[in-house]
Amino acid sequence: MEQFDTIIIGTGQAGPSLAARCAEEGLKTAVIERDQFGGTCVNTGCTPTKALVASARAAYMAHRMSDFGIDIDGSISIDMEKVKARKDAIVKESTEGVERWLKDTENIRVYEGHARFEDENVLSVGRNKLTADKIFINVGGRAFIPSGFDEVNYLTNSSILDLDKVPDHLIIVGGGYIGLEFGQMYRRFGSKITIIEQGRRLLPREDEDISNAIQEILENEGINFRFGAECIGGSNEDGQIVVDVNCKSGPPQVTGSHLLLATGRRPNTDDLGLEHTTVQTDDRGFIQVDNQLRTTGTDIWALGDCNGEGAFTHTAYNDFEIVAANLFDDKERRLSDRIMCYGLYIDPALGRVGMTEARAKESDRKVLIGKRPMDRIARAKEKGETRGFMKILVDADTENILGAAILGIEGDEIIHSIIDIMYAGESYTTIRDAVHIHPTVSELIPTMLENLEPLN
Ligand SMILES: Cc1cc2nc3c(=O)[nH]c(=O)nc-3n(C[C@H](O)[C@H](O)[C@H](O)COP(=O)(O)OP(=O)(O)OC[C@H]3O[C@@H](n4cnc5c(N)ncnc54)[C@H](O)[C@@H]3O)c2cc1C
Ligand SMILES: NC(=O)c1ccc[n+]([C@@H]2O[C@H](COP(=O)([O-])OP(=O)(O)OC[C@H]3O[C@@H](n4cnc5c(N)ncnc54)[C@H](O)[C@@H]3O)[C@@H](O)[C@H]2O)c1
Repeated sequence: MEQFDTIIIGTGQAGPSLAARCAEEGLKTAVIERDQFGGTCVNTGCTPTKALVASARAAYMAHRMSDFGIDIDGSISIDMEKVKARKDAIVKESTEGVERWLKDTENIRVYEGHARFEDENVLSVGRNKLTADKIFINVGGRAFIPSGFDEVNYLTNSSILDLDKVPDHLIIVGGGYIGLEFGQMYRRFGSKITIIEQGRRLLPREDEDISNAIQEILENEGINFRFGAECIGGSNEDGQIVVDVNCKSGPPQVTGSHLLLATGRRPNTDDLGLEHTTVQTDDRGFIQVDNQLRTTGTDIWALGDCNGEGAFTHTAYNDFEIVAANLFDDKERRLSDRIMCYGLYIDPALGRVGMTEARAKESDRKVLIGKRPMDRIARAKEKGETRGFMKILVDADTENILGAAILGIEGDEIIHSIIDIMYAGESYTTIRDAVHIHPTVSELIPTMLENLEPLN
Protein backbone atom coordinates (compact mmCIF):
# COMPACT_ATOMS: atom_id res chain seq x y z
CA MET A 1 0.00 0.00 0.00
CA GLU A 2 1.40 3.41 -0.94
CA GLN A 3 0.49 6.27 1.34
CA PHE A 4 -0.16 9.80 0.00
CA ASP A 5 -1.51 13.01 1.45
CA THR A 6 -3.82 13.51 -1.52
CA ILE A 7 -4.95 11.47 -4.50
CA ILE A 8 -6.52 13.04 -7.57
CA ILE A 9 -8.42 10.83 -10.02
CA GLY A 10 -8.56 12.26 -13.54
CA THR A 11 -6.59 14.99 -15.31
CA GLY A 12 -9.49 17.04 -16.72
CA GLN A 13 -10.00 20.71 -16.00
CA ALA A 14 -9.86 20.62 -12.20
CA GLY A 15 -7.44 17.79 -11.38
CA PRO A 16 -4.11 19.09 -12.74
CA SER A 17 -4.44 22.56 -11.17
CA LEU A 18 -5.48 21.02 -7.87
CA ALA A 19 -2.58 18.54 -8.01
CA ALA A 20 -0.12 21.37 -8.66
CA ARG A 21 -1.56 23.36 -5.76
CA CYS A 22 -1.40 20.36 -3.39
CA ALA A 23 2.20 19.76 -4.45
CA GLU A 24 3.05 23.42 -3.90
CA GLU A 25 1.63 23.11 -0.39
CA GLY A 26 4.16 20.32 0.18
CA LEU A 27 1.61 17.50 0.05
CA LYS A 28 2.66 14.14 -1.34
CA THR A 29 0.22 13.84 -4.22
CA ALA A 30 -0.78 10.99 -6.53
CA VAL A 31 -2.50 11.70 -9.86
CA ILE A 32 -4.24 8.88 -11.72
CA GLU A 33 -5.18 9.08 -15.41
CA ARG A 34 -6.47 6.15 -17.44
CA ASP A 35 -6.48 7.74 -20.87
CA GLN A 36 -5.23 11.00 -22.37
CA PHE A 37 -3.82 13.76 -20.19
CA GLY A 38 -6.05 16.83 -20.17
CA GLY A 39 -9.31 14.89 -20.38
CA THR A 40 -12.31 15.79 -22.51
CA CYS A 41 -11.77 19.51 -23.11
CA VAL A 42 -8.24 19.15 -24.41
CA ASN A 43 -8.59 15.89 -26.35
CA THR A 44 -12.19 15.42 -27.50
CA GLY A 45 -14.05 18.57 -26.45
CA CYS A 46 -13.35 22.30 -26.53
CA THR A 47 -9.87 22.34 -28.06
CA PRO A 48 -10.41 20.11 -31.13
CA THR A 49 -13.92 21.42 -31.80
CA LYS A 50 -12.95 25.06 -31.61
CA ALA A 51 -9.95 24.38 -33.87
CA LEU A 52 -12.34 22.77 -36.39
CA VAL A 53 -14.88 25.59 -35.97
CA ALA A 54 -12.08 28.01 -36.95
CA SER A 55 -11.31 26.00 -40.13
CA ALA A 56 -15.02 25.86 -40.93
CA ARG A 57 -15.32 29.63 -40.52
CA ALA A 58 -12.35 30.15 -42.83
CA ALA A 59 -14.15 28.03 -45.45
CA TYR A 60 -17.37 30.00 -44.92
CA MET A 61 -15.57 33.33 -45.30
CA ALA A 62 -13.77 32.08 -48.40
CA HIS A 63 -17.19 31.47 -49.98
CA ARG A 64 -18.31 34.95 -48.92
CA MET A 65 -15.29 36.82 -50.32
CA SER A 66 -17.28 38.45 -53.12
CA ASP A 67 -19.51 40.11 -50.45
CA PHE A 68 -16.40 42.07 -49.51
CA GLY A 69 -15.38 42.86 -53.05
CA ILE A 70 -12.69 40.23 -53.29
CA ASP A 71 -12.49 37.86 -56.25
CA ILE A 72 -10.98 34.43 -55.83
CA ASP A 73 -9.68 33.12 -59.11
CA GLY A 74 -10.23 29.38 -58.76
CA SER A 75 -12.30 26.96 -56.75
CA ILE A 76 -12.46 26.59 -52.99
CA SER A 77 -12.03 23.08 -51.63
CA ILE A 78 -11.56 21.48 -48.25
CA ASP A 79 -8.51 19.33 -47.59
CA MET A 80 -9.89 17.45 -44.59
CA GLU A 81 -6.55 15.76 -43.95
CA LYS A 82 -4.94 19.18 -43.48
CA VAL A 83 -7.87 20.44 -41.42
CA LYS A 84 -7.47 17.39 -39.17
CA ALA A 85 -3.68 17.78 -39.01
CA ARG A 86 -4.04 21.40 -37.84
CA LYS A 87 -6.50 20.33 -35.16
CA ASP A 88 -4.31 17.38 -34.10
CA ALA A 89 -1.26 19.62 -33.70
CA ILE A 90 -3.15 22.01 -31.42
CA VAL A 91 -4.49 19.12 -29.32
CA LYS A 92 -1.05 17.44 -29.12
CA GLU A 93 0.59 20.57 -27.78
CA SER A 94 -2.04 20.88 -25.03
CA THR A 95 -2.17 17.24 -23.97
CA GLU A 96 1.62 16.94 -23.92
CA GLY A 97 1.78 20.17 -21.95
CA VAL A 98 -0.50 18.78 -19.23
CA GLU A 99 1.43 15.49 -19.11
CA ARG A 100 4.82 17.25 -18.81
CA TRP A 101 3.50 19.65 -16.21
CA LEU A 102 2.26 16.85 -13.97
CA LYS A 103 5.23 14.54 -14.45
CA ASP A 104 7.79 17.32 -13.89
CA THR A 105 6.23 18.73 -10.73
CA GLU A 106 7.94 17.92 -7.46
CA ASN A 107 5.73 16.05 -4.96
CA ILE A 108 3.48 14.64 -7.72
CA ARG A 109 3.58 10.98 -8.72
CA VAL A 110 1.60 10.08 -11.84
CA TYR A 111 -0.09 6.70 -12.26
CA GLU A 112 -1.36 5.75 -15.71
CA GLY A 113 -4.27 3.38 -15.34
CA HIS A 114 -7.84 2.98 -14.23
CA ALA A 115 -8.56 3.99 -10.63
CA ARG A 116 -11.13 2.07 -8.65
CA PHE A 117 -12.16 2.43 -5.01
CA GLU A 118 -11.52 -0.72 -2.98
CA ASP A 119 -12.56 0.95 0.24
CA GLU A 120 -13.46 4.46 1.45
CA ASN A 121 -9.83 5.62 1.27
CA VAL A 122 -8.13 2.91 -0.76
CA LEU A 123 -7.79 2.93 -4.53
CA SER A 124 -6.40 0.35 -6.89
CA VAL A 125 -4.60 1.23 -10.12
CA GLY A 126 -3.64 -2.01 -11.82
CA ARG A 127 -1.64 -3.90 -9.21
CA ASN A 128 -0.90 -0.78 -7.13
CA LYS A 129 -2.86 0.03 -4.01
CA LEU A 130 -2.93 3.67 -2.93
CA THR A 131 -4.34 5.41 0.11
CA ALA A 132 -4.50 9.07 1.14
CA ASP A 133 -5.96 11.45 3.70
CA LYS A 134 -7.93 13.24 1.02
CA ILE A 135 -9.24 12.00 -2.33
CA PHE A 136 -10.46 14.22 -5.17
CA ILE A 137 -12.59 12.74 -7.97
CA ASN A 138 -12.37 14.53 -11.34
CA VAL A 139 -13.41 11.73 -13.69
CA GLY A 140 -15.56 13.73 -16.14
CA GLY A 141 -17.98 12.10 -18.52
CA ARG A 142 -18.45 10.46 -21.89
CA ALA A 143 -21.02 10.40 -24.67
CA PHE A 144 -24.37 8.90 -23.72
CA ILE A 145 -25.43 6.31 -26.31
CA PRO A 146 -29.16 5.57 -26.45
CA SER A 147 -30.19 1.94 -26.86
CA GLY A 148 -31.01 0.72 -30.37
CA PHE A 149 -27.72 1.73 -32.01
CA ASP A 150 -25.60 -1.39 -31.31
CA GLU A 151 -25.84 -2.63 -34.88
CA VAL A 152 -24.82 0.58 -36.60
CA ASN A 153 -21.51 2.39 -37.19
CA TYR A 154 -22.14 5.54 -35.27
CA LEU A 155 -19.74 8.34 -34.40
CA THR A 156 -19.45 10.19 -31.09
CA ASN A 157 -17.80 13.52 -30.29
CA SER A 158 -14.57 11.51 -29.88
CA SER A 159 -14.56 9.27 -32.96
CA ILE A 160 -15.78 11.98 -35.35
CA LEU A 161 -12.45 13.73 -34.67
CA ASP A 162 -10.66 10.94 -36.56
CA LEU A 163 -12.44 11.68 -39.87
CA ASP A 164 -10.09 12.80 -42.59
CA LYS A 165 -12.74 12.91 -45.30
CA VAL A 166 -15.85 15.03 -45.47
CA PRO A 167 -19.00 12.87 -45.09
CA ASP A 168 -21.52 13.06 -47.95
CA HIS A 169 -24.51 13.17 -45.64
CA LEU A 170 -24.01 13.41 -41.90
CA ILE A 171 -27.08 12.59 -39.82
CA ILE A 172 -26.86 14.07 -36.34
CA VAL A 173 -29.09 12.84 -33.54
CA GLY A 174 -29.55 15.64 -31.00
CA GLY A 175 -29.91 19.38 -31.49
CA GLY A 176 -27.86 20.42 -28.43
CA TYR A 177 -24.37 21.91 -28.16
CA ILE A 178 -22.51 19.06 -29.81
CA GLY A 179 -25.07 18.53 -32.59
CA LEU A 180 -25.18 22.21 -33.53
CA GLU A 181 -21.43 22.86 -33.41
CA PHE A 182 -20.56 19.78 -35.49
CA GLY A 183 -23.59 20.32 -37.75
CA GLN A 184 -22.61 23.82 -38.84
CA MET A 185 -18.92 22.89 -39.03
CA TYR A 186 -19.48 19.93 -41.37
CA ARG A 187 -22.04 21.88 -43.42
CA ARG A 188 -19.32 24.46 -44.00
CA PHE A 189 -16.90 21.67 -44.96
CA GLY A 190 -19.45 20.59 -47.58
CA SER A 191 -21.56 17.78 -46.05
CA LYS A 192 -25.30 17.53 -46.35
CA ILE A 193 -26.56 17.71 -42.75
CA THR A 194 -29.76 16.45 -41.14
CA ILE A 195 -30.19 17.18 -37.44
CA ILE A 196 -32.90 15.11 -35.77
CA GLU A 197 -34.16 16.43 -32.45
CA GLN A 198 -36.82 14.84 -30.28
CA GLY A 199 -37.87 18.18 -28.76
CA ARG A 200 -40.06 20.62 -30.61
CA ARG A 201 -37.23 23.15 -30.88
CA LEU A 202 -33.47 23.48 -30.51
CA LEU A 203 -31.90 24.12 -27.10
CA PRO A 204 -35.04 23.95 -24.94
CA ARG A 205 -33.22 25.53 -21.98
CA GLU A 206 -32.79 28.74 -23.99
CA ASP A 207 -35.55 31.24 -24.77
CA GLU A 208 -37.67 30.49 -27.80
CA ASP A 209 -36.43 33.59 -29.68
CA ILE A 210 -32.84 32.32 -29.29
CA SER A 211 -33.76 28.81 -30.49
CA ASN A 212 -35.65 30.23 -33.46
CA ALA A 213 -32.88 32.63 -34.46
CA ILE A 214 -30.27 29.85 -34.29
CA GLN A 215 -32.49 27.54 -36.33
CA GLU A 216 -32.92 30.27 -38.97
CA ILE A 217 -29.17 30.95 -39.12
CA LEU A 218 -28.41 27.25 -39.60
CA GLU A 219 -31.24 26.63 -42.08
CA ASN A 220 -29.99 29.55 -44.16
CA GLU A 221 -26.66 27.75 -44.38
CA GLY A 222 -28.48 24.67 -45.70
CA ILE A 223 -28.90 22.47 -42.60
CA ASN A 224 -32.06 20.33 -42.50
CA PHE A 225 -33.89 19.83 -39.21
CA ARG A 226 -36.43 17.31 -38.02
CA PHE A 227 -38.21 18.17 -34.76
CA GLY A 228 -40.48 16.07 -32.54
CA ALA A 229 -38.58 13.09 -33.87
CA GLU A 230 -37.05 10.60 -31.44
CA CYS A 231 -34.33 8.45 -32.94
CA ILE A 232 -34.92 4.94 -31.69
CA GLY A 233 -32.38 2.88 -33.61
CA GLY A 234 -30.19 2.51 -36.63
CA SER A 235 -28.79 -0.04 -39.06
CA ASN A 236 -26.19 -0.31 -41.82
CA GLU A 237 -27.81 -0.95 -45.19
CA ASP A 238 -25.94 -1.17 -48.53
CA GLY A 239 -23.09 1.02 -47.32
CA GLN A 240 -25.50 3.63 -45.97
CA ILE A 241 -26.82 4.29 -42.47
CA VAL A 242 -30.54 4.20 -41.82
CA VAL A 243 -31.90 5.85 -38.68
CA ASP A 244 -35.35 4.87 -37.41
CA VAL A 245 -37.41 7.78 -36.20
CA ASN A 246 -40.42 7.75 -33.93
CA CYS A 247 -42.42 10.75 -35.09
CA LYS A 248 -45.93 12.03 -35.77
CA SER A 249 -45.01 13.66 -39.08
CA GLY A 250 -42.33 13.13 -41.73
CA PRO A 251 -40.71 9.91 -42.95
CA PRO A 252 -40.01 7.22 -40.28
CA GLN A 253 -36.47 6.66 -41.58
CA VAL A 254 -33.58 8.94 -42.50
CA THR A 255 -30.72 7.63 -44.67
CA GLY A 256 -27.22 9.09 -44.77
CA SER A 257 -23.54 8.20 -45.10
CA HIS A 258 -22.51 8.91 -41.47
CA LEU A 259 -24.24 9.16 -38.11
CA LEU A 260 -23.21 11.28 -35.12
CA LEU A 261 -24.91 10.57 -31.81
CA ALA A 262 -24.99 13.84 -29.85
CA THR A 263 -27.57 12.91 -27.27
CA GLY A 264 -25.96 14.14 -24.07
CA ARG A 265 -23.26 12.89 -21.71
CA ARG A 266 -23.02 10.53 -18.77
CA PRO A 267 -20.58 10.71 -15.85
CA ASN A 268 -17.65 8.25 -15.60
CA THR A 269 -18.80 7.06 -12.20
CA ASP A 270 -20.18 3.61 -13.07
CA ASP A 271 -16.76 1.88 -13.06
CA LEU A 272 -15.17 3.74 -10.17
CA GLY A 273 -16.03 1.27 -7.40
CA LEU A 274 -18.14 3.85 -5.59
CA GLU A 275 -20.24 1.00 -4.20
CA HIS A 276 -17.28 0.32 -1.86
CA THR A 277 -17.57 3.82 -0.39
CA THR A 278 -20.22 6.02 1.21
CA VAL A 279 -20.13 8.41 -1.78
CA GLN A 280 -23.65 8.85 -3.06
CA THR A 281 -24.72 9.47 -6.64
CA ASP A 282 -28.05 10.55 -8.06
CA ASP A 283 -30.12 8.34 -10.36
CA ARG A 284 -28.07 9.44 -13.39
CA GLY A 285 -24.73 8.64 -11.72
CA PHE A 286 -23.71 12.22 -10.84
CA ILE A 287 -21.86 12.41 -7.52
CA GLN A 288 -23.76 14.42 -4.94
CA VAL A 289 -21.76 17.30 -3.45
CA ASP A 290 -22.29 20.10 -0.96
CA ASN A 291 -21.61 23.79 -1.48
CA GLN A 292 -17.85 23.18 -1.17
CA LEU A 293 -17.78 20.11 -3.40
CA ARG A 294 -17.53 17.60 -0.55
CA THR A 295 -19.20 14.29 -1.26
CA THR A 296 -21.03 12.17 1.30
CA GLY A 297 -17.82 10.09 1.60
CA THR A 298 -15.23 10.80 4.27
CA ASP A 299 -12.59 13.26 2.99
CA ILE A 300 -13.65 12.71 -0.62
CA TRP A 301 -14.47 15.60 -2.96
CA ALA A 302 -15.90 15.54 -6.51
CA LEU A 303 -15.07 18.21 -9.09
CA GLY A 304 -16.05 18.91 -12.69
CA ASP A 305 -18.66 17.27 -14.90
CA CYS A 306 -18.99 14.20 -12.65
CA ASN A 307 -20.78 16.22 -9.93
CA GLY A 308 -23.52 17.41 -12.29
CA GLU A 309 -23.18 21.01 -11.06
CA GLY A 310 -21.73 22.33 -14.29
CA ALA A 311 -20.89 20.84 -17.65
CA PHE A 312 -18.20 23.20 -18.86
CA THR A 313 -14.48 23.68 -18.63
CA HIS A 314 -14.84 26.94 -16.74
CA THR A 315 -17.20 25.35 -14.19
CA ALA A 316 -14.75 22.46 -13.65
CA TYR A 317 -11.90 24.95 -13.17
CA ASN A 318 -14.05 26.99 -10.79
CA ASP A 319 -14.60 23.79 -8.79
CA PHE A 320 -10.82 23.63 -8.36
CA GLU A 321 -10.78 27.27 -7.22
CA ILE A 322 -13.53 26.62 -4.66
CA VAL A 323 -11.77 23.56 -3.21
CA ALA A 324 -8.33 25.21 -3.15
CA ALA A 325 -9.65 28.41 -1.52
CA ASN A 326 -11.41 26.46 1.22
CA LEU A 327 -8.56 24.04 1.89
CA PHE A 328 -5.52 26.25 1.54
CA ASP A 329 -6.43 29.93 1.52
CA ASP A 330 -8.82 30.06 4.44
CA LYS A 331 -11.35 31.71 2.12
CA GLU A 332 -14.92 30.52 2.00
CA ARG A 333 -15.74 30.10 -1.67
CA ARG A 334 -19.00 28.37 -2.56
CA LEU A 335 -20.67 26.71 -5.48
CA SER A 336 -23.73 28.86 -4.88
CA ASP A 337 -21.67 32.01 -5.63
CA ARG A 338 -21.20 30.88 -9.23
CA ILE A 339 -23.21 32.69 -11.88
CA MET A 340 -23.86 30.27 -14.73
CA CYS A 341 -22.40 31.41 -18.03
CA TYR A 342 -21.42 29.65 -21.24
CA GLY A 343 -20.85 29.97 -24.96
CA LEU A 344 -22.32 28.03 -27.84
CA TYR A 345 -19.75 27.99 -30.63
CA ILE A 346 -21.85 28.09 -33.68
CA ASP A 347 -21.01 31.08 -35.84
CA PRO A 348 -22.08 33.68 -34.86
CA ALA A 349 -21.61 32.50 -31.30
CA LEU A 350 -24.09 32.67 -28.47
CA GLY A 351 -22.76 34.13 -25.21
CA ARG A 352 -25.03 33.55 -22.24
CA VAL A 353 -25.13 34.47 -18.59
CA GLY A 354 -27.69 34.07 -15.82
CA MET A 355 -31.45 33.88 -16.22
CA THR A 356 -33.38 33.42 -19.41
CA GLU A 357 -36.35 35.64 -20.20
CA ALA A 358 -38.68 32.69 -19.48
CA ARG A 359 -37.16 32.18 -16.02
CA ALA A 360 -37.31 35.91 -15.27
CA LYS A 361 -41.02 35.91 -16.20
CA GLU A 362 -41.70 32.97 -13.88
CA SER A 363 -40.03 34.76 -10.95
CA ASP A 364 -42.12 37.20 -8.95
CA ARG A 365 -39.75 40.06 -9.70
CA LYS A 366 -40.50 43.25 -11.61
CA VAL A 367 -38.25 42.82 -14.63
CA LEU A 368 -37.00 45.19 -17.33
CA ILE A 369 -35.82 43.97 -20.72
CA GLY A 370 -33.65 45.47 -23.44
CA LYS A 371 -33.09 44.02 -26.89
CA ARG A 372 -31.09 45.04 -29.95
CA PRO A 373 -30.77 43.27 -33.30
CA MET A 374 -27.28 42.92 -34.75
CA ASP A 375 -28.43 44.59 -37.97
CA ARG A 376 -28.79 47.82 -35.98
CA ILE A 377 -25.17 47.77 -34.83
CA ALA A 378 -22.68 49.68 -36.98
CA ARG A 379 -19.70 47.40 -36.38
CA ALA A 380 -21.73 44.29 -37.20
CA LYS A 381 -22.81 45.89 -40.48
CA GLU A 382 -19.26 46.96 -41.33
CA LYS A 383 -18.10 43.39 -40.72
CA GLY A 384 -20.96 41.95 -42.78
CA GLU A 385 -22.11 39.97 -39.72
CA THR A 386 -25.65 41.13 -38.97
CA ARG A 387 -27.18 37.83 -37.89
CA GLY A 388 -28.56 37.54 -34.35
CA PHE A 389 -29.47 39.92 -31.54
CA MET A 390 -28.67 40.73 -27.96
CA LYS A 391 -30.94 41.04 -24.97
CA ILE A 392 -30.62 41.78 -21.30
CA LEU A 393 -32.84 41.38 -18.23
CA VAL A 394 -32.71 43.70 -15.23
CA ASP A 395 -34.40 43.55 -11.82
CA ALA A 396 -36.40 46.80 -11.71
CA ASP A 397 -36.15 47.11 -7.92
CA THR A 398 -32.53 46.15 -7.18
CA GLU A 399 -31.19 47.34 -10.58
CA ASN A 400 -29.13 44.14 -10.76
CA ILE A 401 -28.67 42.43 -14.09
CA LEU A 402 -30.44 39.06 -14.01
CA GLY A 403 -29.23 37.60 -17.27
CA ALA A 404 -28.23 38.28 -20.85
CA ALA A 405 -27.83 36.61 -24.22
CA ILE A 406 -25.65 37.82 -27.05
CA LEU A 407 -26.18 35.91 -30.26
CA GLY A 408 -23.93 37.62 -32.76
CA ILE A 409 -20.41 38.18 -33.94
CA GLU A 410 -18.02 37.78 -30.95
CA GLY A 411 -21.02 37.22 -28.64
CA ASP A 412 -18.89 34.84 -26.56
CA GLU A 413 -16.39 37.65 -25.85
CA ILE A 414 -18.77 40.60 -25.55
CA ILE A 415 -20.89 38.92 -22.84
CA HIS A 416 -18.00 39.26 -20.38
CA SER A 417 -18.59 42.93 -19.62
CA ILE A 418 -22.05 41.89 -18.41
CA ILE A 419 -20.71 38.87 -16.50
CA ASP A 420 -18.26 41.12 -14.64
CA ILE A 421 -20.93 43.64 -13.62
CA MET A 422 -23.05 40.74 -12.35
CA TYR A 423 -20.14 39.40 -10.26
CA ALA A 424 -19.48 42.87 -8.92
CA GLY A 425 -23.13 43.04 -7.83
CA GLU A 426 -23.27 46.51 -9.39
CA SER A 427 -26.35 48.29 -10.71
CA TYR A 428 -26.92 48.03 -14.45
CA THR A 429 -26.45 51.82 -14.55
CA THR A 430 -22.68 51.30 -14.14
CA ILE A 431 -22.47 49.75 -17.58
CA ARG A 432 -25.24 51.96 -18.99
CA ASP A 433 -23.23 55.08 -18.09
CA ALA A 434 -19.82 53.64 -19.07
CA VAL A 435 -18.13 54.91 -22.22
CA HIS A 436 -17.49 52.04 -24.61
CA ILE A 437 -15.20 52.21 -27.62
CA HIS A 438 -16.56 53.01 -31.08
CA PRO A 439 -17.04 51.13 -33.31
CA THR A 440 -17.62 47.91 -31.40
CA VAL A 441 -20.60 45.66 -30.85
CA SER A 442 -20.04 46.22 -27.11
CA GLU A 443 -20.78 49.96 -27.43
CA LEU A 444 -24.44 49.07 -27.97
CA ILE A 445 -24.76 47.43 -24.54
CA PRO A 446 -25.04 50.87 -22.82
CA THR A 447 -27.47 51.94 -25.55
CA MET A 448 -29.57 48.81 -25.01
CA LEU A 449 -29.62 49.59 -21.28
CA GLU A 450 -30.84 53.13 -21.96
CA ASN A 451 -33.90 51.66 -23.63
CA LEU A 452 -35.21 49.16 -21.10
CA GLU A 453 -38.90 48.32 -21.07
CA PRO A 454 -41.07 46.40 -18.61
CA LEU A 455 -41.13 42.66 -19.29
CA ASN A 456 -44.76 41.56 -19.59
C1 LIG B 1 -17.50 18.02 -28.09
C2 LIG B 1 -17.41 18.82 -26.83
C3 LIG B 1 -17.14 20.18 -26.90
C4 LIG B 1 -17.06 20.94 -25.75
N1 LIG B 1 -16.83 22.28 -25.86
C5 LIG B 1 -16.77 23.03 -24.74
C6 LIG B 1 -16.52 24.42 -24.82
O1 LIG B 1 -16.35 24.98 -25.91
N2 LIG B 1 -16.46 25.13 -23.68
C7 LIG B 1 -16.62 24.54 -22.45
O2 LIG B 1 -16.55 25.23 -21.43
N3 LIG B 1 -16.86 23.22 -22.34
C8 LIG B 1 -16.94 22.46 -23.46
N4 LIG B 1 -17.16 21.11 -23.35
C9 LIG B 1 -17.31 20.54 -22.00
C10 LIG B 1 -15.93 20.32 -21.35
O3 LIG B 1 -15.11 19.56 -22.21
C11 LIG B 1 -16.11 19.60 -20.03
O4 LIG B 1 -17.04 20.29 -19.25
C12 LIG B 1 -14.78 19.53 -19.28
O5 LIG B 1 -13.81 18.85 -20.02
C13 LIG B 1 -15.03 18.82 -17.95
O6 LIG B 1 -13.84 18.56 -17.36
P1 LIG B 1 -13.70 17.58 -16.14
O7 LIG B 1 -12.55 18.11 -15.39
O8 LIG B 1 -14.96 17.43 -15.41
O9 LIG B 1 -13.39 16.14 -16.74
P2 LIG B 1 -12.78 15.57 -18.12
O10 LIG B 1 -12.15 16.66 -18.91
O11 LIG B 1 -13.82 14.77 -18.74
O12 LIG B 1 -11.59 14.67 -17.57
C14 LIG B 1 -11.80 13.53 -16.81
C15 LIG B 1 -10.57 12.66 -16.88
O13 LIG B 1 -10.71 11.59 -15.94
C16 LIG B 1 -10.20 10.41 -16.52
N5 LIG B 1 -10.82 9.28 -15.83
C17 LIG B 1 -12.14 8.94 -15.82
N6 LIG B 1 -12.34 7.86 -15.03
C18 LIG B 1 -11.13 7.51 -14.54
C19 LIG B 1 -10.70 6.47 -13.67
N7 LIG B 1 -11.55 5.62 -13.11
N8 LIG B 1 -9.38 6.37 -13.42
C20 LIG B 1 -8.49 7.26 -13.94
N9 LIG B 1 -8.85 8.27 -14.75
C21 LIG B 1 -10.16 8.39 -15.04
C22 LIG B 1 -10.57 10.52 -17.98
O14 LIG B 1 -9.74 9.71 -18.78
C23 LIG B 1 -10.34 12.02 -18.25
O15 LIG B 1 -9.05 12.26 -18.68
C24 LIG B 1 -17.23 20.32 -24.49
C25 LIG B 1 -17.47 18.95 -24.39
C26 LIG B 1 -17.55 18.19 -25.56
C27 LIG B 1 -17.80 16.73 -25.44
N1 LIG C 1 -19.87 25.23 -26.27
C1 LIG C 1 -19.82 24.42 -25.21
O1 LIG C 1 -19.56 24.84 -24.10
C2 LIG C 1 -20.06 22.96 -25.42
C3 LIG C 1 -19.95 22.40 -26.69
C4 LIG C 1 -20.22 21.04 -26.83
C5 LIG C 1 -20.54 20.29 -25.71
N2 LIG C 1 -20.63 20.87 -24.49
C6 LIG C 1 -21.00 20.08 -23.32
O2 LIG C 1 -21.36 18.77 -23.70
C7 LIG C 1 -22.64 18.47 -23.16
C8 LIG C 1 -23.35 17.48 -24.04
O3 LIG C 1 -23.71 18.04 -25.28
P1 LIG C 1 -24.83 17.33 -26.15
O4 LIG C 1 -25.10 18.22 -27.32
O5 LIG C 1 -24.47 15.90 -26.40
O6 LIG C 1 -26.05 17.27 -25.15
P2 LIG C 1 -27.32 18.21 -24.92
O7 LIG C 1 -27.96 17.71 -23.70
O8 LIG C 1 -26.92 19.64 -25.01
O9 LIG C 1 -28.26 17.91 -26.18
C9 LIG C 1 -28.72 16.62 -26.49
C10 LIG C 1 -29.96 16.75 -27.36
O10 LIG C 1 -30.26 15.47 -27.89
C11 LIG C 1 -31.66 15.30 -27.88
N3 LIG C 1 -31.91 13.85 -27.90
C12 LIG C 1 -31.55 12.95 -26.94
N4 LIG C 1 -31.91 11.71 -27.31
C13 LIG C 1 -32.48 11.80 -28.54
C14 LIG C 1 -33.03 10.86 -29.44
N5 LIG C 1 -33.04 9.56 -29.17
N6 LIG C 1 -33.54 11.31 -30.60
C15 LIG C 1 -33.52 12.65 -30.90
N7 LIG C 1 -33.01 13.57 -30.08
C16 LIG C 1 -32.48 13.17 -28.92
C17 LIG C 1 -32.12 16.01 -26.62
O11 LIG C 1 -33.48 16.37 -26.70
C18 LIG C 1 -31.19 17.23 -26.59
O12 LIG C 1 -31.74 18.34 -27.25
C19 LIG C 1 -23.33 19.82 -23.02
O13 LIG C 1 -24.30 19.80 -22.01
C20 LIG C 1 -22.20 20.72 -22.68
O14 LIG C 1 -22.01 20.71 -21.31
C21 LIG C 1 -20.38 22.20 -24.33
